[in-house]
This record gives sequence, C-alpha cells and structure tokens, in this order.
Amino acid sequence: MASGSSNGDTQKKAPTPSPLRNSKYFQSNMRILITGGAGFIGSHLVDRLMENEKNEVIVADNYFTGSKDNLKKWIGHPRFELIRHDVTETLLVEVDQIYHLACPASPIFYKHNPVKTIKTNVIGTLNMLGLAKRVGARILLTSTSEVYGDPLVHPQTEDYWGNVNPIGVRSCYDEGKRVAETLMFDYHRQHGIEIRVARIFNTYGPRMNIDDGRVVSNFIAQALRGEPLTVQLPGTQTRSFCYVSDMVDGLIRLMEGDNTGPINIGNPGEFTMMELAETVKELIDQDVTIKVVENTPDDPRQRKPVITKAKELLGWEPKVSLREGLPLMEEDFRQRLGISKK
Ligand SMILES: NC(=O)c1ccc[n+]([C@@H]2O[C@H](COP(=O)([O-])OP(=O)(O)OC[C@H]3O[C@@H](n4cnc5c(N)ncnc54)[C@H](O)[C@@H]3O)[C@@H](O)[C@H]2O)c1
Ligand SMILES: O=C(O)[C@H]1O[C@H](OP(=O)(O)OP(=O)(O)OC[C@H]2O[C@@H](n3ccc(=O)[nH]c3=O)[C@H](O)[C@@H]2O)[C@H](O)[C@@H](O)[C@@H]1O
Repeated sequence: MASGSSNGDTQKKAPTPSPLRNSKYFQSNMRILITGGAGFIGSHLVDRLMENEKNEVIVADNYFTGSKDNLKKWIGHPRFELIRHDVTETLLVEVDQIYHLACPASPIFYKHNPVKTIKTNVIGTLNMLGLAKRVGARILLTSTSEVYGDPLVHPQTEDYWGNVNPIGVRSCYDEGKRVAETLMFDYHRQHGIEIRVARIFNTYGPRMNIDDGRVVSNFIAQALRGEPLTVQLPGTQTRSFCYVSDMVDGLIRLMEGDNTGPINIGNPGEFTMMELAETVKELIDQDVTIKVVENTPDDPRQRKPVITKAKELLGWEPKVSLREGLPLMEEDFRQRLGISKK
C-alpha cells in the first residue's frame, strides 16, 4: 500500500487489473495513458516513456494548447497511439497507468475560458479516476504550486494549506486543481485507487508554445525578436524554474515509487522577475530593453518549493540550473522562429 499521505491511508484493497496482466502466456507491455500528452510537459514525458521498449503509450488530448507536432516522431509507431479526446467526456481504454496532465497551464490560456478550465479539472479528473477504478490503474495527477495561492508561508512545504482567492480570475485553475487533489484522495480512501499527486512548480524548456504567455517563453521570444522584455509589476515577485527533463524524471519516479504525495517537484533556485529578465538579456541580447508593464490580479508574490520530501522519498533533485536550461530553450526557439545566432 502506498504511503506518505498525511490525509488518511485507505484500508480498501485496490481494484484488480485485467487478468491478462498476470497471464503466464501473454507477455504484455505496460500500457500507459497520458492525458494532455500533446502539450509541453506531456510530450517530453512521452519521449521518455517511449524509450522503454516495454511501454505502450496512449495520448489523449483535445489540442487546446497542445499539438500533434510535439509528437510527430511517434505518430505511426507500433507502441504509440494518439487520440483526439476531451477529458470532460468519458474515455474507455484498458491501461495500467494514467498520467493525468490534461489542463491548460499558461494563465492567459486557462483564463481564456475559465468555465472550461474548471470542467477540465473537476469533470476531467473524475472521469480519469473512474477509468482508473474500472481498470485498476495507478493514476498520477499533475497538480500545481498554485494550490498554495499567494503563499503566506515561504518557502512552501506540502503541509501548507495555501492562501487562495476562491472567486478570483485564477480560481478556475488553482481551486480547480485543489478539487482535483481532493477527488484523488477521496477515490483513494473510498475505492482504494492507487494515486500519486505531484505539485509542479514553474517548468520551462523546449517546445513551450512561442506565444504561450508564460514568463520564460515570453522573455526568450522577446529577446530573440529584439523586443522589450515585459516585466510585470512589481518585478520583485519571485518564481523557481525547473527544467523540463528534471520535471519528467521527478514525475516518473513519483509514479514508480510507493508514495502517494502530494510531493513538490520543482527547482528551489528562486529569482525575481527582474532578475530573470536581466539573465535572459545577458545570455541572449544585451541590447534589448526591459519594459515594466501592468500585472494581472492575484499574481502570487513569492514561490519556492521545499523539496525535502522529493529528495528523501523519491531520491530526486533537479540537475539543470536556470543558466544551463535557458540556452537549451533559446536554441529551440531560434529554430522555430528561424532566427540564427548573430
Ligand atoms: N508547466 C508548468 O509550469 C506547470 C506548473 C504546474 C502544473 N503544471 C501542470 O502540468 C500539466 C501540463 O502542463 P504544460 O505546461 O505541459 O501545459 P500545456 O498547456 O502545454 O499542456 C496541457 C495539455 O492538455 C491539453 N488539454 C487541455 N484541456 C484538455 C481537455 N479538456 N481534454 C484533453 N486535453 C486537454 C492541451 O491541449 C495540452 O496538450 C498541466 O496539468 C498543468 O496544470 C504545469
Ligand atoms: O508553477 C505553477 O504552479 C504555475 O506556474 C505558472 O503560473 P505563473 O507562475 O503565474 O506563470 P507565468 O505566467 O509564467 O508568470 C510568472 C511571473 O512572471 C510575470 N510575468 C509574466 C509574463 C511576462 O511577460 N512578464 C512577467 O513579468 C508574472 O507577473 C508572474 O509574476 C503556470 O503557468 C501554471 O500553470 C503553473 O501551475
């Protein structure tokens, strides 16, 4: 039985997987569903899981912020399947593990249709838990550091309950993810489902949408186009940035380990947005200017993970520093924008 939940471990027996899984004569592969697998983190997770020849990967995505292009090297591969599917509808597949990522992550996208965002988080997670229950699959939710809201405790540990505005413009996402976490733990306690909950902190890397609107992709695209870097007020707000390969490694360790979580997965290096802009300017183009612009409501003022649990329980810590990761992302953005180095 998985451990690590301070929220009451279940006595329920987990649902049994398909009899074929234990068959003496049928050498089955591990079947893994990734919802949101056409997106930024999801497509890197697909790449990593496909490296293992014992894995079959099924991606279900509605392409709202993701794209087939992110998965083009796997389309047609015999161990890979891509389904256009919206997780707010039920999905009938036979799988052993579910990585449930489907949800727009950039604030400009999740605020674009907030009712859809909350449906994705609540109905989408209910549907995936129902699937996990029916087929006896283990399910991992990619929750977020946004469950801590505008945190009054700094840095953030997993036992902090957060400071979230329940009726604000970010609530569709942060309250949506909080309900998704609740559903995960209720299905675990009530039905014995094997759950894993990751609280992801700001992650960046190649394949982010160029016009995604998140800060690292904005600054890199702006620097490459020779446009001013838009630092939103006050500029002293902080974030901790994790490179995507480290994130994928953490998610797989969490799925494969014995701990339910929630576990913070992020890079504890903390930067103000002004420091991030200065770093991008120094690395990419010292001639670009920095322009201070209005912010959006309820923007968290500080964010930094405590990763003691991830270190102790998963043997995980990030390896790629911001100064190492930014040039890797710059290279990818240069190729996609067709801008070569001066
Ligand atoms: N990147 C980060 O910094 C970060 C931080 C915290 C949590 N997360 C979480 O990680 C997950 C992936 O984030 P990302 O950065 O790759 O974002 P992303 O927007 O690139 O990927 C999300 C994917 O989900 C798909 N999707 C959205 N709504 C869907 C729906 N209703 N049905 C099916 N598919 C749907 C999108 O098309 C996209 O492919 C999300 O759950 C996000 O909340 C990300
Ligand atoms: O890690 C997390 O938990 C969350 O992090 C991000 O949310 P946020 O930190 O608000 O992401 P950004 O939009 O990249 O903003 C980061 C900071 O940069 C600032 N910013 C953003 C864009 C910009 O052009 N300039 C700028 O200064 C914002 O005001 C904010 O303070 C993600 O987009 C969420 O999906 C994720 O759940």
